[in-house]
Amino acid sequence: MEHSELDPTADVEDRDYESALRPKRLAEFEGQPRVREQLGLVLDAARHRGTAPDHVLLSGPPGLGKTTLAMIIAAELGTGLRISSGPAIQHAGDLAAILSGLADGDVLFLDEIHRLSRPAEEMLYLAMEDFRVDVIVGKGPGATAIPIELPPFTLVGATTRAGLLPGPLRDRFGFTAQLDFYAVGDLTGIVAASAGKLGVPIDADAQGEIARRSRGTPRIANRLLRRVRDFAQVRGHARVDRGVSRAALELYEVDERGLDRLDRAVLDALCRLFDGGPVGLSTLALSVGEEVETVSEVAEPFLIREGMLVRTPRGRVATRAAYAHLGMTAPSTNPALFD
Ligand SMILES: Nc1ncnc2c1ncn2[C@@H]1O[C@H](COP(=O)(O)OP(=O)(O)OP(=O)(O)O)[C@@H](O)[C@H]1O
Repeated sequence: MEHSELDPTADVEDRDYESALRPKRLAEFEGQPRVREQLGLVLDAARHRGTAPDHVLLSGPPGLGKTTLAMIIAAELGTGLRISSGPAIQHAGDLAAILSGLADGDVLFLDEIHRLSRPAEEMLYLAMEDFRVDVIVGKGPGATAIPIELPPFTLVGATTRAGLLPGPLRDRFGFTAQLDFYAVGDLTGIVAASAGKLGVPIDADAQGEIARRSRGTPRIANRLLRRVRDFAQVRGHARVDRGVSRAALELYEVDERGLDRLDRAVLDALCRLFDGGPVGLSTLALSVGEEVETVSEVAEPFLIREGMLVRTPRGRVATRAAYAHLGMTAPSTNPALFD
């Protein structure tokens, strides 16, 4: 699949920039006021008691700041941080090695924790609860479990969907934070802070222009800012104003609501070719020349979130907002259309 500027998952270029752009302390973390306040309390209480805080589960879509928060937790506590992920831990032994290397009070960040293997997951239960792992030595009837004591640590688990976690794992987290998509005002703040770090002179309304097109996602906001910076540099604009940001984003085919070419093609086919639907997913995908999965996993979730498309048992249906966005009049003859 062609890489889109609006893909919320990280690519290599993002990883290079992200460490530079990450807020380092909780006070610099924009948005998510509830999560910030609750987490701040958990950390303050732990600092007061002089103990490691409860294990923390962070859930939410890609690019909303889970890794950033894990790093902030370690920085706020002044402890070490170990980073790994569910898919990187193949065997329980891999996890045992990570756990036994932790120092007192360390934070262990496990990304995509829902993808841990079963044996690793079971080892984690014991580690989270009793700060112990049982390493099995030998095979068959002669096998023995050697207990290894672990120092107290805080596990920060991240998952895109908390619902995917088995109940017993979920229950072992003392604090769960659900990250939501960001409001435009918060994203504007993120763009401003990132522009400052990158040394890009930018006007306030250009920041807002980028924020509005970033699909509620800081990673996308930072990426669009870099594209706008490229544009300004190459075309010789010393300062990014509204006009420069608009021209750059137009070039990258990111429209005013954050839709890209594929999103618009899907809406266009749905509204123009199929009169608003309902139309089956495979027919819709065929008409825009894309794979079924690309349409259903890349374009549709955002269009649904924006209230432009609805999935029904009879197929995909457009909403009046979709027609309005395309600058078309919704047909009065289609009773299936959604408001
Ligand atoms: N609240 C925030 N304030 C400022 N910058 C943020 C915030 N949240 C995320 N960012 C920035 O967005 C980028 C992506 O964040 P991060 O890597 O933490 O996302 P993630 O949720 O861990 O994504 P993934 O699930 O794909 O790993 C980083 O550059 C980070 O600095």
